[in-house]
Amino acid sequence: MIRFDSVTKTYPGQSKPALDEVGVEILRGEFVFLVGASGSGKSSFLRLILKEEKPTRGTIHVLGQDLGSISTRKVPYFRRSLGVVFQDFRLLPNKNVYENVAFTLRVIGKSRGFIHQAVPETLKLVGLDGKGKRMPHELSGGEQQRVAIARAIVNKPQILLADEPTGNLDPVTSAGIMTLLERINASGTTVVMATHEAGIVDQMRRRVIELSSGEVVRDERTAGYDGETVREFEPSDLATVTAAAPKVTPEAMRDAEPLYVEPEATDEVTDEAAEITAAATGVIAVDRAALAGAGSTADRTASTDATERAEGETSEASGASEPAGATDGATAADAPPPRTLAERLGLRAPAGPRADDDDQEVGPVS
Ligand SMILES: Nc1ncnc2c1ncn2[C@@H]1O[C@H](COP(=O)(O)OP(=O)(O)OP(=O)(O)O)[C@@H](O)[C@H]1O
Repeated sequence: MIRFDSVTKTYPGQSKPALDEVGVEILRGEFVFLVGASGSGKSSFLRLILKEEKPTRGTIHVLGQDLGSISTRKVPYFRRSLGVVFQDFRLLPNKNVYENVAFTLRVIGKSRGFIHQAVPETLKLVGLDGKGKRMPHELSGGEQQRVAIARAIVNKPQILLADEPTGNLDPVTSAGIMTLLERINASGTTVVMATHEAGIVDQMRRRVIELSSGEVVRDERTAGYDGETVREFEPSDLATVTAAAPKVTPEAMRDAEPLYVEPEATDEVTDEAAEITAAATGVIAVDRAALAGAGSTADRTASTDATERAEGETSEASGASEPAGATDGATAADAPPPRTLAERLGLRAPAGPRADDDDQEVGPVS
């Protein structure tokens, strides 16, 4: 399902590789934790799977495809098989919960009927039944992450990548998110999650791949195999890794069951989470001009059509009209540069424009 063969990634201007000769195979249906100290290469590993970055050496296969052979234009189609969740949620702050989840589907041209069925079903699955009309700032941190997870899985991806999804959440809320990810995995989705949370990893007892300075120093299959080691290294190979203090206790994990209890009455990070979301997503309005400029010439008409269709349905569904470029109380002068569509959809990190961004937007509606 995911295979790294001797993958090395060295970023421009860096002398040390972020990933160094990494060889890993992740099978369909696995739940894999990617652990390691800050800077050990976890996010780089995930970005390579998404084809947000290219390996300097080595090959990567995802879902049977050699990523090196996927043309830039086909990348958006490839990414439709992947869902991504980030630490900072990255919701669209001026769209309600329903629209945050529906938006990706609209842009890729799913029918209105499909959307009307899939979105409520997915919101129910993540424990947000009845909260479709809430705005992100009206949600707790855990609820916002549930929306982000709903958005990531609504198109039924085969693989879910999660980069520190509990990093901004308190222990109880984190446990709820982990039970949700477990359930998504149990339905057949392969989950790869980067985390610093030793407590979560200890409790879940799933496969653990540990990176240190870009090298795989441990690869253990724990759940169901009770410590069976897939690959073992001499202790001298192991770099010292300082694990984060356990945040999620066995009690918290136990108390998180049954799944999807009404979330986070005790969530203490609501305001902080709202701020983080705003900071992460900026002022995100659907900007037809930006969208029209986002795709390649051939893609442009279809993308824009899809978005305009989406906008029409958005207004209808939410009962509010949303002028293009409108923002919540921000002036044009305040506004940060517009994000690319892929950034707004969580298909790439908001790292600013890159040389080949134009070719990496969501492609034409098929
Ligand atoms: N775009 C980039 N340009 C240059 N160097 C980078 C870039 N992205 C990551 N790096 C470097 O690559 C190494 C691995 O970074 P990466 O973000 O993959 O680590 P990480 O394990 O995810 O860290 P964290 O837990 O702090 O998120 C680090 O030394 C980092 O500074």
